[in-house]
Amino acid sequence: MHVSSIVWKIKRFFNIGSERKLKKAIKLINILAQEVIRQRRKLGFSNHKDLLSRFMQGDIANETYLRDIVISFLLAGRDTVASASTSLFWLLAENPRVAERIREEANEVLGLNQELTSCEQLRDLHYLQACVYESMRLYPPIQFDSKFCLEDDFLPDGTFVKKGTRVTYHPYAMGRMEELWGVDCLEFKPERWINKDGVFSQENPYKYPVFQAGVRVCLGKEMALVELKSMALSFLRRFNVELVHPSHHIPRFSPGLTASLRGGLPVFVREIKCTT
Ligand code: HEM
Repeated sequence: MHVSSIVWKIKRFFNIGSERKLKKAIKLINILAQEVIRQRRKLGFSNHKDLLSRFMQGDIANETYLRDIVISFLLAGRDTVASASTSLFWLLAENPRVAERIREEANEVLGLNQELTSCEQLRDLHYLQACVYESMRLYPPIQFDSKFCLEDDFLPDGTFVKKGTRVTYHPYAMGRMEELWGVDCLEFKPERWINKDGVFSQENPYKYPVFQAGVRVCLGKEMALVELKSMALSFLRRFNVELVHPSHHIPRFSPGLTASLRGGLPVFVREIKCTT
């Protein structure tokens, strides 16, 4: 047994150090989740179409189940989308030409100054989709992720993996590999996702494992894409985003369970004056 796995067990047994802190933090998160459920019950959920209300209609009484649903969605769905949108807005502020192209495409597909009215319309915004994918290629919200091998196994390339071995895949590093993405791999180029017919072209998820791949692929992928695209679109059509700090200041991408930009992303938001 590895020494670190003995240490945390001792700490947990005596309720000291990092294990004591962890216990307190879990308690706090549970209180937060229970409060979310309490509020939803108070406001009523039968006519609501949000995720929690839907789960409540299935099993309202099971408190632990509902609490775990809230925590899963908070962890899996909130910080990831926040991280992806921060990176996207940073790249758009750095590349105003790209932001302008998103606006042009929206005017072509939706009509000048026409609002987005359906999810189907989002599917026709190929350049916008390309921007979101390209941004997460360079700045994946989950930069790396580990799995532990249950049984002796072989990777597809023949590499032997012994039972218990930790195997880590690294979307951040993979998104910057020249042999995968070419010599311009470090550049933000949404065009690389657009085929000759002007249509967004999907990559193999094993080349782009930003949402994982295979049976454990992210369950919220489509929801995340809808959130990111609709939010970016409605915002960009009304506002310009400019960085508070000069463009040579590259924000520090700070790793964690979910990546974030150290110190946030201070921006100026200016309303676009309508000329028509
Ligand atoms: C840009 C946003 C997102 C990214 C980059 C992302 C990425 C990922 C990744 C890499 C995994 C695999 C984790 C692992 O196997 O250890 C995952 C799993 C998951 N994600 Fe997402 N995610 C995003 C948004 C969301 C949203 C919005 C939801 C739901 C509201 C969600 C729900 C889930 C769930 C439930 C799993 C577990 C799936 C399973 O283990 O079978 N995710 N996500």
